[in-house]
Amino acid sequence: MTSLTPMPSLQAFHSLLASLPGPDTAAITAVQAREAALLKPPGALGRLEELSAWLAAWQGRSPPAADRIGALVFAGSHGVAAQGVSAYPPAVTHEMIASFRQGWAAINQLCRAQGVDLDVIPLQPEQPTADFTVAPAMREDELLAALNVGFLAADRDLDLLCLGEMGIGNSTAAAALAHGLFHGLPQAWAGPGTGVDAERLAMKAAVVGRAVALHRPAATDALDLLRRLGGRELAAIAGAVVGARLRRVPVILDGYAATAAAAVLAVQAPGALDHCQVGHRSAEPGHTLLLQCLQMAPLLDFGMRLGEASGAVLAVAVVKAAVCCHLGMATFAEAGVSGPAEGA
Ligand SMILES: O=C(O)c1ccc[n+]([C@@H]2O[C@H](COP(=O)([O-])O)[C@@H](O)[C@H]2O)c1
Ligand SMILES: Cc1cc2nc[nH]c2cc1C
Repeated sequence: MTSLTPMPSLQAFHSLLASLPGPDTAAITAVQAREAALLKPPGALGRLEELSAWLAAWQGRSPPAADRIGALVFAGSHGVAAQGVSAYPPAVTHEMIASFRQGWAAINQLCRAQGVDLDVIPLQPEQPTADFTVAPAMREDELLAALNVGFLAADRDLDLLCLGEMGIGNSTAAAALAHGLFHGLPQAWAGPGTGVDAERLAMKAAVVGRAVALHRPAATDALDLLRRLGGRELAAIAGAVVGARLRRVPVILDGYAATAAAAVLAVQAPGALDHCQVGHRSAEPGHTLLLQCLQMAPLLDFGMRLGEASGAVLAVAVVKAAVCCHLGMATFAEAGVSGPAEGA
C-alpha cells in the first residue's frame, strides 16, 4: 500500500521536516515492560534491548517486527569526479548499476544472506551533476526531483529500510557536505574513498576546501548546502529518510556518503534522524568524525568502506537478533526461574 505523494516544492519538504511524527511512547513502554520480565538480569542484553525499543517506537507498535526488510541503493554521477578525486573512472557508476542488476556485487550476496529485498535506483547516471568547485551541483528543481525519487522509493510496507549509494566521486561530495555542515578542516573530512594515493588525497582535500569556501557563504541553510555540494543519490537518501519516517519505517544508514546525506536533515531539523541507526563505522576517517558530530553510535565496526548499502544490510543481523530475543525469550514467571535475591 502506498500513501505518499510527490512533494510539490522545496518549501513542502521544509514543512514536512518541521512537523515530523514522533516516537510511539506507549510502544516503548510496552517493550520495556516485557524486557524487564524476560529471562535475564535487567539490561543484560545491552544495546539489543535498546534496539527493540527503538524499532517499536518508530514502527509504532509493540512488539516490533523485523520480517519485511528492504534495501535501496541510489546511484548518481558527480561532475567533481572530472577533477580526478577518485581512484576509479566515472564510468564505474554506470557499470556497477549493471552489476547490481546481474546480482554480481557484494550487496547482492549480503541481501541474500540477510533476507533483504534490494532495489537499485539510478538517478540520471548519464548526466553528472555540475562540478561544485565552479557552480552549485544542482539547481533547485534538480534537488527537488532527486529528493522526491528517494521520498517515493521509501513509500512501501516494510519493518526496516537500509539506505546506501553508488557514485564515483561521492566521498568528495560527502566530505564537502560534512565540512560545510560541521566546519573543521577539509583535510579531516577528505579520505581515501575508493583508495586514492597521498598526492591525490591532498588534491581532494584542496577541492573540498575550495568548494566549501565558494558555497558556504551563499548557502541559505543545510538543504541548500545539499543542493550545492551534494549529488542526486545523496539527495535521494535524504528524501528516503523523510519518506520512511512518515511511513513509520525505521532506517539503517550505510557509510560515509549515506550518513553525510542524512546529516543535512539533522542540521536542518534536529531529531530528524531519531528513527535512524548507522549500520557501521566506515573505514573512511571522516565517518568517525561525522558520527561524533551527530552523536550516533554505529551498530558494527568491520573496517568496511564499500558503500552500496553493504554495512547497513550487514547490521540487519543485529536488529533481527534483537527482535528474536524480544519475541522468543520466556519471562521468569513462564520459565519458573527465580528472580533476583532479596536485598541484592
Ligand atoms: O560507504 C563508505 O563509507 C564508502 C567509503 C569509500 C568509498 N565508498 C564507495 O566508493 C565510491 C566513492 O568513492 P570515491 O573515491 O569515488 O569518492 C562510492 O560509490 C561509494 O559507495 C563508500
Ligand atoms: C568496484 C566498485 C564498487 C563499488 N560499490 C560502491 N562503490 C564502489 C566503487 C567501486 C570502484
